Amino acid sequence: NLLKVSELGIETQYPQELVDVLSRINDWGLDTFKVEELSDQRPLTAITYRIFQERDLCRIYSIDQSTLLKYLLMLEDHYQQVPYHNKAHGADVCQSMHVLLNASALDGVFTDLEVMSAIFASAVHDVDHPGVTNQFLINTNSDLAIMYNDESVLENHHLAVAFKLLQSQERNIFANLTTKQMKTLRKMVIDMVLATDMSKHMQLLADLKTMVESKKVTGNNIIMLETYDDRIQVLQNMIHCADLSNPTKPLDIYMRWIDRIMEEFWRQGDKERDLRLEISPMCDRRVASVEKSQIGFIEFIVHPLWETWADLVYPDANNILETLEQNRDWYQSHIEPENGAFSSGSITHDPLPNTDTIQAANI
Ligand SMILES: COc1ccc(C2=NN(C3CCN(C(=O)CN4C(=O)CC(C)(C)CC4=O)CC3)C(=O)[C@@H]3CC=CC[C@H]23)cc1OC
Ligand SMILES: [Mg+2]
Ligand SMILES: [Zn+2]
Repeated sequence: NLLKVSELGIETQYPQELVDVLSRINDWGLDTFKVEELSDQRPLTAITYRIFQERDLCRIYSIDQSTLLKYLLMLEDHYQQVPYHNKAHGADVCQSMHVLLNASALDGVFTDLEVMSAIFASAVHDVDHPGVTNQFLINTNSDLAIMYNDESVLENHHLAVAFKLLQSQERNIFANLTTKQMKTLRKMVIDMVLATDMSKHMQLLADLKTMVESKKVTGNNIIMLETYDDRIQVLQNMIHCADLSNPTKPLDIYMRWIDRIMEEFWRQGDKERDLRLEISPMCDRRVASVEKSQIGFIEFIVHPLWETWADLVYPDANNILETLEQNRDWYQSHIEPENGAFSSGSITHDPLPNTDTIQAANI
């Protein structure tokens, strides 16, 4: 149905359904999996192209639509077919960032160039991810770890691939930016993608808490960010929040991300077992407790970050925080009993064992 190609950017047998799903581009909880299915496995191109249209970025930066499509399709093809860190995750983080940028507490705060940088950084932030962690790459003396001297190995690689793909004139979406604009965009994109390295999490959160304590707002509650350091710190926390947004999405969508990340972790654990390496946390499929891992992930990492973000942009992220807490409570109340034997007395039984109880006991 060629009519839709120009509007959607990609060919699809389901143009109307895809247009309908993408009409939720500004909503938290857009179904990235549905876009993946309806876009003929092109979620990153479909979503990012739609966001560029929504924000009029092609007009603002004189980006030729066919150049944008060529870059996005090439970028999407450079995401590896791994269970979680694939093109669907890239699309999801990009769309989540797009929604976070629309917080009314940030109204008019960021320049077009900062917005362009944030959308681009999110779309590229995990490109060519091999489906294993930095620690694994370091422990196995991988070429990537040697290349980047064990420092933010994956994140440096994602950036190098993303900018390399821009080097061909037919894919250079930033061809019409001034030299100064390109310099600034490149610095901000590097700073944002490097901030998605989980080893930076504690420092990023500490700095965000300090900013919240000393928050300066205008008359109508809009955050004031005077220095580059303040501005980039907020953008870094935004991409980090978007990267850690799975537990804040509707439960059915959240569960599908869990299935993907656990399969990716378990495959790494399988490799570690074969290599006689210590199996990383949550990576041993033989002793997994998915519910406990999610509760720990939310308690230690996701909730502290989102609680602080929600303070900064109060009350714009209240619904997101609410969903996160509902999802956490759901997992708290659905902790699977230890595999096999019942732990004595710790499980309350319905008068007649229902099917869950029977399954849980592996009867
Ligand atoms: C949907 O569920 C998940 C989605 C993404 C991730 C990622 N995890 N990590 C690391 C986060 C820190 N980490 C931990 O082990 C932290 N942690 C827990 O998560 C639970 C625990 C084992 C009980 C205690 C604990 O210390 C290692 C994994 C990444 O680096 C990935 C890449 C970038 C962002 C997040 C992503 C995890 C998910 O569920 C666990
Ligand atoms: Mg990453
Ligand atoms: Zn990511």
